[in-house]
Amino acid sequence: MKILTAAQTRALDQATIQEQGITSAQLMERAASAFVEWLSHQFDSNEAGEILLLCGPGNNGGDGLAAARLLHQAGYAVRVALLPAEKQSADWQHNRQQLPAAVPVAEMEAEKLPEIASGTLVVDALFGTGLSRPLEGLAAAVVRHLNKAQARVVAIDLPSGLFAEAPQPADSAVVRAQHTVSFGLPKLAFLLPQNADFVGAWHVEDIGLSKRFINETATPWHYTDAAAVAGALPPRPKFSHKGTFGHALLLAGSRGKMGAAVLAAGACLRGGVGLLTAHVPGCGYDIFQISQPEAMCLPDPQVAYLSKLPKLDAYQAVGIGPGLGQAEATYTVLRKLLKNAAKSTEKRPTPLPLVIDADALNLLGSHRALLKLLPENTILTPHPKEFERLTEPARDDYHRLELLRDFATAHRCLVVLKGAYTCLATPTGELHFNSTGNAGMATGGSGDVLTGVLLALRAHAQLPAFEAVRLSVYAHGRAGDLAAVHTGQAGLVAGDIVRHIGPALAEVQAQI
Ligand SMILES: NC(=O)C1=CN([C@@H]2O[C@H](COP(=O)(O)OP(=O)(O)OC[C@H]3O[C@@H](n4cnc5c(N)ncnc54)[C@H](O)[C@@H]3O)[C@@H](O)[C@H]2O)[C@H](O)CC1
Ligand SMILES: [K+]
Repeated sequence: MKILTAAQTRALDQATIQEQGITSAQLMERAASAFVEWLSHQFDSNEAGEILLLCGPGNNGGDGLAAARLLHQAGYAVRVALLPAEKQSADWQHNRQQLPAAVPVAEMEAEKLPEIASGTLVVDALFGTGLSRPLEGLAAAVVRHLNKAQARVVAIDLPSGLFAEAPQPADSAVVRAQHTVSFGLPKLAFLLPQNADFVGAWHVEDIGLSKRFINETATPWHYTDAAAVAGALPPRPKFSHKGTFGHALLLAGSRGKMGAAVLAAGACLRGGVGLLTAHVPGCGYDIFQISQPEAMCLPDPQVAYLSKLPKLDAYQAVGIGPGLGQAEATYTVLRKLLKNAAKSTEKRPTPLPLVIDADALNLLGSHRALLKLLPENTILTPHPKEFERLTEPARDDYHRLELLRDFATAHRCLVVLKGAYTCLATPTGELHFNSTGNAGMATGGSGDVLTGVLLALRAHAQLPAFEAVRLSVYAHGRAGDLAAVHTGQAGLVAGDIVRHIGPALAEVQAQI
């Protein structure tokens, strides 16, 4: 699913109006109906009590006025508070006229802000995508007044005061909503941790916006939902054998961190790899062989950490990092791996696919000269702290996205920035936000599991690099969601994610 800017969203509205031969008021009616439909599923008229709709002067306020009428007609008790302005939009005026006289309407004033008792259901329709500057004066006072009341707040389209795709000055007045109900496509602002307290849970309602316009509009931002990965994993042919799905090599583990190697290996096996060999330090040999009988194991001559790079000829993908430690000898292994993977051979004309995680990323961060050696389409899977070690501290979440995009394009690699809505940056500068996963996955070993899935799908001959990464990230999150059904979020451990990778991939395969 694409994510568009506020300006593109306005153009999308216009394209929809022209293409479908409807008026802008009719499009607003669709938006308001979709909103009211959502609200009435969430709260019946008893639960809702008297609903307060705060309406601004533009089309967001127009949505609010139309919603007030529809809610009143559906039997809800409503009252409207208007934000005074020099002029109102045409569709606002239309919906103001349509509002039944039985609905109480008041104009807000600085000295007379609406009373908002604790628990009141408030619909925030002050500003949406038309916001041109941070709120000030009366509008800011209303927002701060609302945020102080212990109200249940549902925002229409965007929490008022929040820009759809730009950072907010630190002390701006922005509505803190429990829910945000938007139309057609999600907004970039919804996906960033710094906005979580403003946006609350977000929902996107279909209002029949022009599919043609969306298809034709270019954007760097995408949202990976089930439809985006449907059919991405080819079915396993009847006459396949273990060679069909690739032989992967995992370089992982050090004394005290063998669990990371075991988890990554388990995930790689559940990810459908044909064969897996793990190269582990001497101390991890027994641990690994006993915990992963399906994998082969090469012990390193060093007991506590990795010091040697095995020959790479037999492998279709290599993963390095989980539990690795940062010994000097291990740094040498990483450097050699990058150099050898980049060399083309007769059997392999393109670089050997690599997945770089955890301590291998930290080694890259502390030896940045290595970044120049990254073969094209290498996958890096940093969390924000690891990413900072590769680049620089980000001013905010928006700046971090810029750094991410610049890094992926400069080094021609695929960077998976882990977090809620894990963001995959491609060498061409696209950003793909993942939709699956839950807070239970914020637990030790979860990243090692992702590395294992990535390794399996990168070794798969039929999956291009981008598809393999997008699908891995999606399936890893989905496996966490399936696991949490049984364990709850608090009880979720990384091994539970491993056990649900198979079902998550099967689900993707079943969707066409
Ligand atoms: N497809 C859709 O998404 C649809 C969206 N709809 C709704 O329309 C709004 C966008 O409406 P627009 O009129 O463009 O903007 P706003 O209502 O957000 O506000 C514009 C209004 O406010 C003034 N203004 C801007 N910034 C400030 C400020 N800081 N202080 C004071 N005043 C400000 C500006 O000058 C305008 O007068 C979208 O979010 C949806 O809710 C449609 O209903 C159709 C479908
Ligand atoms: K709003």
